[in-house]
Amino acid sequence: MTDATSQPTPAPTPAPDATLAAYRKSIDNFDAALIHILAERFRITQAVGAYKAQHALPPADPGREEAQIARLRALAEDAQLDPEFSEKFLRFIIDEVIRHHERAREG
Ligand SMILES: O=C(O)C(=O)C[C@]1(C(=O)O)C=C[C@@H](O)C=C1
Repeated sequence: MTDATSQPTPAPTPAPDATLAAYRKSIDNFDAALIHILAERFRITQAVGAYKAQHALPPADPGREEAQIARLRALAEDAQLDPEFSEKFLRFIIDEVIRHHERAREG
């Protein structure tokens, strides 16, 4: 029963699930590794952006991107990872890098 003064019943706390907790621990480790790997990639592309700005090179190189995407799609297929997803993921990262390069060029 509810009335004007009663609080909504809180959702029951699920029983601790050791199996799910172990999977999640592993996921957390992978996510941490992914962040470190991405940070390292962006550290390198920051240097590339500075180099390109210094040498008046264009921020984007579509030919290089095409080769990267073809390579990554093949790697994804080999690893049984969705190549469409892999391409979108790389595209997302490269687009961000190009934005950084453009900012570096503007000074
Ligand atoms: O290789 C370059 O020229 C880069 O600037 C790096 C990078 C990348 O993030 O991999 C980014 C932009 C280019 O269009 C191609 C590749």
